[in-house]
Amino acid sequence: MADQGLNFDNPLFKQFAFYSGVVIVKTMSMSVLTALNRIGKSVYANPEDCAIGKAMDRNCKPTLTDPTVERIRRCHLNDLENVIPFFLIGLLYVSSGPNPATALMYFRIFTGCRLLHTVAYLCKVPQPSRALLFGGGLVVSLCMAFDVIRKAC
Ligand SMILES: N[C@@H](CCC(=O)N[C@@H](CS)C(=O)NCC(=O)O)C(=O)O
Repeated sequence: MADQGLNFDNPLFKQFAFYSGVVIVKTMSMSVLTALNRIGKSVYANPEDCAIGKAMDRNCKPTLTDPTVERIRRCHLNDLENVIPFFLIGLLYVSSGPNPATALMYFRIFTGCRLLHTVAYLCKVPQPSRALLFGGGLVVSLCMAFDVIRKAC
């Protein structure tokens, strides 16, 4: 029987770790992108943040409505809504002994969908591109979840 452990001796867990790492780093990069845009545009959320920025821009006022920053934040939130469930259900899925080829296909589809979802969101690609990419990732997570639930019954 194949190793189903959550360690790198299990080839499937190693692949899951790789793709999870990619989407988690992608998600974390949204914080950096938000910060860079806040600094670049002097768009700070809190008065105390603005005070730091005033060294560079004396017209800085706290604002929660900058379109670029808010778009990045929505993209970040959408990542959190999708990547965290993928990671949690993925751990259960890998330990349930799935078909390795199917599992690898799921990991790749999810990662591809999430990377392209970000491109579509930030580059304002017309719908339904973003909806389809969101849907692709969601379907993958649901397939893994149903498989886990079925096997655990
Ligand atoms: N929390 C999401 C749930 C639905 C969803 O994730 N929709 C995708 C495809 S339209 C999306 O990119 N939503 C934009 C967003 O979450 O900001 C929302 O409010 O839209």
